[in-house]
Amino acid sequence: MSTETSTALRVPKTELHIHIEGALEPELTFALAERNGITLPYAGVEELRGKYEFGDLQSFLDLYYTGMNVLRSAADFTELADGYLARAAAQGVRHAEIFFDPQAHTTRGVALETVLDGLEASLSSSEHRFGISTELIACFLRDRGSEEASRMLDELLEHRQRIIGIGLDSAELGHPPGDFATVFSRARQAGLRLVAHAGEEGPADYVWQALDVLGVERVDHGVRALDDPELVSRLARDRIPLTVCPLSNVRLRGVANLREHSLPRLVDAGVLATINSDDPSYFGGYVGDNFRAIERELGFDEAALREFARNSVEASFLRDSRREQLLAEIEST
Ligand SMILES: Nc1ncnc2[nH]cnc12
Ligand SMILES: [Zn+2]
Repeated sequence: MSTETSTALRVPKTELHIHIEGALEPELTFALAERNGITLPYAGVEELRGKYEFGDLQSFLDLYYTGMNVLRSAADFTELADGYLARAAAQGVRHAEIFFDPQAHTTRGVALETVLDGLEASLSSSEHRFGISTELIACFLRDRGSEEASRMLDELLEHRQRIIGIGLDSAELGHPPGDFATVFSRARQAGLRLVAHAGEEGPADYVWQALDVLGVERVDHGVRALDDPELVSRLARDRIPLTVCPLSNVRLRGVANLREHSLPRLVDAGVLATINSDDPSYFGGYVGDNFRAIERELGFDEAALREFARNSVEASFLRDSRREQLLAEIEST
């Protein structure tokens, strides 16, 4: 193993773009299906894994929403989060701001409280057990529209102290951020932090809307911003972070292969880019694997990997003392 490779795995990481439902590994899918009396249409783990070939975002989402149907009880969510934390810890993660999709559960009869109770049962002791501090960000499913998002926000506000912010995800094309202006404005008034997926498959204009209509503090993905030089200048000037997910972009065919990824051009333009896993079980790797992939395929060296790790601390919603602690750890690793 080269020194660079070990840095990719060892450098202390802050992960800002991870969907907990996307950390559902096929082994756990089968275990939970058995526990919950659900028959899966696959002979076994390998057959399910073999389905993880995607043509675009929607083909992934179809499998992602079907897969999470095995999550029923609070204990299921606890096991899901425990599995993520164990694998993330092995790849150097020290802080994670974790997305979950409340509507993907409530619309199939699993209560928001069950989801939150289950996740919290794991996350509340993650710093002690895994050395990973965590926060939760609830994402609205943009393809289900703003009225349902607004009702979900009402429900989330009953649990205001259990989440740090809100996000926007799911099928992007045809569902511009601007549709969610009122929901995001209400969330801001409640003191929630704001992020949104934009510019993953959708155009640069969706990134502008995320910034200027929703007022987000970070843009999730945002790689299509490169189509618009003025937007790139704005992101760089205002140090608006992008949570880039390299392996995800390749697996969802946003880019033909990693060597053609826009990450080096974004970095050269001065954009605050961070490296993340998105849906690690589905896209062939956790965040350390993403670090390793950009090192190998894009030639980012050890200093650049450390810079990405520092960028994520800067882009996080961490309190100052933990921020300083993580920055010191990055320097001394
Ligand atoms: N990459 C992604 N884009 C949009 N919505 C998602 N939900 C889970 N992963 C997603
Ligand atoms: Zn995502």
